[in-house]
Amino acid sequence: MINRLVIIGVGLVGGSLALALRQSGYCREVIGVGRDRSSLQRAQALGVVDRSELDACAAVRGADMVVLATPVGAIESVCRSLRGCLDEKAILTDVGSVKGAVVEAVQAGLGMLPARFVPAHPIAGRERSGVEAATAELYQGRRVILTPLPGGDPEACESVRGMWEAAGAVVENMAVGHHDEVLAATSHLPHLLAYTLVSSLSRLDEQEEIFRYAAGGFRDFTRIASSDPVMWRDICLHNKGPILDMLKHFGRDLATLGEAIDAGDGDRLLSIFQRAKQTRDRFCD
Ligand SMILES: NC(=O)c1ccc[n+]([C@@H]2O[C@H](COP(=O)([O-])OP(=O)(O)OC[C@H]3O[C@@H](n4cnc5c(N)ncnc54)[C@H](O)[C@@H]3O)[C@@H](O)[C@H]2O)c1
Ligand SMILES: O=C(O)C(=O)C[C@]1(C(=O)O)C=C[C@@H](O)C=C1
Repeated sequence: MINRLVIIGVGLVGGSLALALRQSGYCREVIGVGRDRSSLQRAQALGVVDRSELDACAAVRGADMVVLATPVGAIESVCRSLRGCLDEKAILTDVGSVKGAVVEAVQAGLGMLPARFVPAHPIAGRERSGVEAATAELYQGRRVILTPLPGGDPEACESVRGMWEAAGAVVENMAVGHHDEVLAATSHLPHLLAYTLVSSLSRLDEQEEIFRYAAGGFRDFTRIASSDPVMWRDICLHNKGPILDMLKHFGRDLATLGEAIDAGDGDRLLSIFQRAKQTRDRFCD
């Protein structure tokens, strides 16, 4: 059980966690922290938080769990505003899509890495953002990755695990660097491809006509290009190495595909498409 939960950044991810924990009765009180009064009032009106605060330092006093749920690029400045404010027993965690850079940002912002900081990443979301998009069911049956740090407090880790399980998630542990490589492949690369495809088509002269005839395939492939641009800018800037590696790998395969089409090499095309179909059919329902 959590007595006082503080969510800094009450948007899709933080708001959904708050809703799930309130619904399951896992926490007594949820305090939302944000930059503007009106969106915090909306969060309160929607029943996502019990009360809200603009001052992060005042909000975390007396909290037993503090969740950083802003875009990754805001974490260092948020932590700077938390210097000297967290109770000794408070557990600090986050939901960022990148882990190495978040650990560095927390350390830089707070001036130290608290033993009770447990980095976390729910592998669940959607292309809409803001508190209006939050739902209590978002994490039901979905994975959450914890990347506990060497020397971190195991009890804090268990508490963060318990919190996510209460929200309906299945929790796994991973090393920070490995997390960033895996997610660059399965989450970051697909978002960049979807964004680039739509951006590239939108610059064609015939874009009005092209988009009029875009149907199911285009919709399925590009849903995630409607995701929040600030969040994805921050992910690119904070997971540079693994993302560039994946882009290079993908670029080579895209060039190979072009060569096979140019050469009329049907066998090569068939083998690429068969391997892709078998792989997707095996891993996705
Ligand atoms: N959207 C997804 O699918 C998804 C999934 C998993 C993890 N994440 C991660 O979760 C985090 C939040 O993403 P989201 O989709 O909920 O975004 P969101 O835009 O819905 O919510 C972010 C909230 O943070 C607030 N915020 C921004 N800067 C702030 C600051 N300096 N101080 C206080 N509040 C601030 C915004 O006003 C907003 O309310 C990101 O780090 C993202 O990488 C997103
Ligand atoms: O379903 C979506 O819309 C998502 O993009 C969610 C998604 C992903 O699966 O890539 C996006 C970013 C996250 O950090 C975790 C999950």
